[in-house]
Amino acid sequence: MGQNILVTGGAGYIGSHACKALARAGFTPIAFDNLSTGWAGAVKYGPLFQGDLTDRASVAAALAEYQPLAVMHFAALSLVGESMRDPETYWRVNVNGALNLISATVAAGIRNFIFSSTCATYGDQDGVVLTEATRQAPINAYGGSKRAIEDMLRDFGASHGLNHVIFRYFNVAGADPEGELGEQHQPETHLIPLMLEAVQGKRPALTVFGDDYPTPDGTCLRDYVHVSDLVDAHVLGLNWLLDGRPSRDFNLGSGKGFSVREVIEASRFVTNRDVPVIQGARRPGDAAALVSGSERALEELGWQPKRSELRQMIGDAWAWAQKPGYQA
Ligand SMILES: O=c1ccn([C@@H]2O[C@H](COP(=O)(O)OP(=O)(O)O[C@H]3O[C@H](CO)[C@H](O)[C@H](O)[C@H]3O)[C@@H](O)[C@H]2O)c(=O)[nH]1
Repeated sequence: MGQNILVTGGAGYIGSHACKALARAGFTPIAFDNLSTGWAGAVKYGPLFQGDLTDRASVAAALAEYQPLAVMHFAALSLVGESMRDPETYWRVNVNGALNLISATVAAGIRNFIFSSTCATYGDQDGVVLTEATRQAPINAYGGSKRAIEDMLRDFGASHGLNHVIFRYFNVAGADPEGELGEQHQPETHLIPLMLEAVQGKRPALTVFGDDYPTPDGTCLRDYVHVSDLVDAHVLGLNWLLDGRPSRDFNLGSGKGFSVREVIEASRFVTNRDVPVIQGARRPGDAAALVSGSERALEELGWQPKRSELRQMIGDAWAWAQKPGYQA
């Protein structure tokens, strides 16, 4: 067994893929999860510690039991629309949870921390390519809560020597190429899985949120990155910290923006089936365009995305969508 890494949200979509990548790299992932949105069946590569980040005692117990070399923090509420309807819960759960985790990590003498942040911290920047130098100006409570945690990490880094890597994700998509893991949310809100459910007839249609954005076809532009490529970057980030390199922030995206309509077109190509579509109103909190400049991760971490072509991502998601999924 390799050295332990605590993975909060290890039963969730991205966290479970991270556990697989860590195990493959020789570490032992300890999935810390309250199973509120995650699935016990997604924990396949190390133990599950069922605990809640808002309960500091359960966090401290997990750290004491497993004495991890590093913490990877994925667990969070992560829906833009929900965060606009209920900002209090987003601030309470995401920020209090992170404060408990970061403070308990420092108290346990652990010095390496990897944080899952988001392009939503940049807000709506009028179509510019977003790099790590772009000013952060979130337009929704989800992005605001994540930016607050970034600030928290910088303060704990300066005062307590907590070395950290912050990854700002763009739109994570796809599924484990070996079919062991995939995206499964209850309820589902993300574009690609919803679209594939509509293709399968599991829902009547996909609603396109808004067609009057200042983009070429009027629908929102997003930068989609494959979940397996994303978690590969986390292993590189972990090794970056273990090699003693300084705290750093990195965008993780493909650098290409696709409109909602382009995603639908790609799905028609991949599945060879039609997508029933209804045109709807804008969803509150959505930025018109979020496209990454991810050169820093490519150059400094040596990150090499392998599956982040749109059709590849939809193809992997489509293979997963046709499997039974995790059982509750
Ligand atoms: O039924 C739907 C669902 C989504 N969309 C559109 O599809 C695009 C992608 O939407 P998702 O809900 O799949 O993803 P988001 O861009 O809202 O969210 C992603 O990026 C966010 C940052 O902006 C957060 O990081 C979040 O966790 C992550 O899933 C958006 O333009 C959205 O308006 C639709 O048109 N119809």
